[in-house]
Amino acid sequence: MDYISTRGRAPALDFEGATLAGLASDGGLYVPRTWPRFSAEEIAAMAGLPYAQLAARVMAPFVAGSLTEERLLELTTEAYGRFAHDAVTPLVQLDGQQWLLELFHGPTLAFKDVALQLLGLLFEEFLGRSERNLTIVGATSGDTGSAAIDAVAGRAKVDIFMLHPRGRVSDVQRRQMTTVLAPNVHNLALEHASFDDAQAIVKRMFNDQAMTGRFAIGAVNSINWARLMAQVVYYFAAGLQLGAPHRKVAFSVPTGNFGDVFAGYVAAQMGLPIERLIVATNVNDILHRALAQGDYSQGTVTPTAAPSMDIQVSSNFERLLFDLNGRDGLALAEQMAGFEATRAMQLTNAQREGAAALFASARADADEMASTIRWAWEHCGELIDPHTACGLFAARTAGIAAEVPVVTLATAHPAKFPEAVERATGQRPSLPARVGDLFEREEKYVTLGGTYEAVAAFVAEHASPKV
Ligand SMILES: N[C@@H](CCOP(=O)(O)O)C(=O)O
Repeated sequence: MDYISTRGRAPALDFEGATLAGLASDGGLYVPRTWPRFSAEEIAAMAGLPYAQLAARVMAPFVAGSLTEERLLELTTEAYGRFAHDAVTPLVQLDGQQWLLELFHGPTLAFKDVALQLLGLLFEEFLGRSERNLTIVGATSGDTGSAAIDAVAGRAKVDIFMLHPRGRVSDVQRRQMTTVLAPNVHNLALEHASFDDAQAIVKRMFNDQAMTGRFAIGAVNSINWARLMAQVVYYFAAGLQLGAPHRKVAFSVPTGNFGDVFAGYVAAQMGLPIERLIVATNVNDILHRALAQGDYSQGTVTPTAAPSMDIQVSSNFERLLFDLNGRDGLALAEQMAGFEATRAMQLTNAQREGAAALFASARADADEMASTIRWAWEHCGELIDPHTACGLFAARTAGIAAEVPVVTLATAHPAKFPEAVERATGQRPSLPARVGDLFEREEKYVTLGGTYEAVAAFVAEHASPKV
């Protein structure tokens, strides 16, 4: 399988190359040249496979040429062996139609672990084939940071620099990053910055020849294709349990960067019967505006109780636009250049109609989030976090036909956001034992002004050269 850029100018790479490159050299995002597709018989044959085996089966077409399916299975077995639930991503029924897909049983209690535990192993595998060192530069609004750090802390040939907007992640989220004291981990708290500012700094570094000449810059955010690839698997896992390929399922996905829901779109391209993908945002609603009105314009980021989704530029939306544009990379490069210049973009009619065939969207404000957390507790006995609440709010208001099961992706453990959950339900969720001493651990991080120059200077001083 080879990978092409959404902006049409970067060289095509194999899976190994795309995984190590992160962002394409023309500023675009890598996508597979074609979508592999399973027949209904092939999907039916996946029913009942343990998660690690299902993962290897679903991802095998994407890694062809870089990894054998046998080696991939060894890696998925190791990655998912660290999860605290045997099912890895268990499905929980809420009522006659609504389900939760719990994605928070990994080491850092959020869905990011599902992909990043594997990505850490892929980095090790591919770096082991050369003399190269990798300098990972990532941005987080709360969950990616700790999951990426857990995945690469202490690994040879990798340094990680994780940028977070100071004061805009929960205390649990911050401590999950800053209490990892391995020498290859560098946490940078950016002052007066939003996640969007941090993400823009990361993307700029991939195109700064002064940096790329000295360091092999790598990505752990969902701009890295391997992240999304691993997330496709849990759509298959849930769909199969609910009757795929003989029955359609709808998914509601809380998302800020459009990565998690794009993985659902990929599952649909691969043949999983999906009735609808519901994109759920908080009041930082660029995705809802884009899908409902065609208005993809960057608003100001408003801090909310669901900070991981406090995002107003959604990187992976570009991957969907690429497909909706008939995969015309040069036309998309022009459209994206317009967005980067004006911070606003109107979707074409063809893009809107193409998206409407599969996607719906909704936005939850603070009251809607709180009342949904309360509903899940009072009616189903489930404590859910504020991000999951956005998803469940959207799932319950989307008007999906009663016979179609609706699966909300439960993206984070409620104990990552204890105040919001306690305010809504009177119950304070406690941290699982495996992270129970988080508040006794020592923290280490550096505070920087939120400018590109400050971050680049810090990385240049502390990273290992590429060879
Ligand atoms: N929601 C994320 C923001 C980064 O998104 P990613 O999926 O591109 O890594 C977070 O919690 O950090």
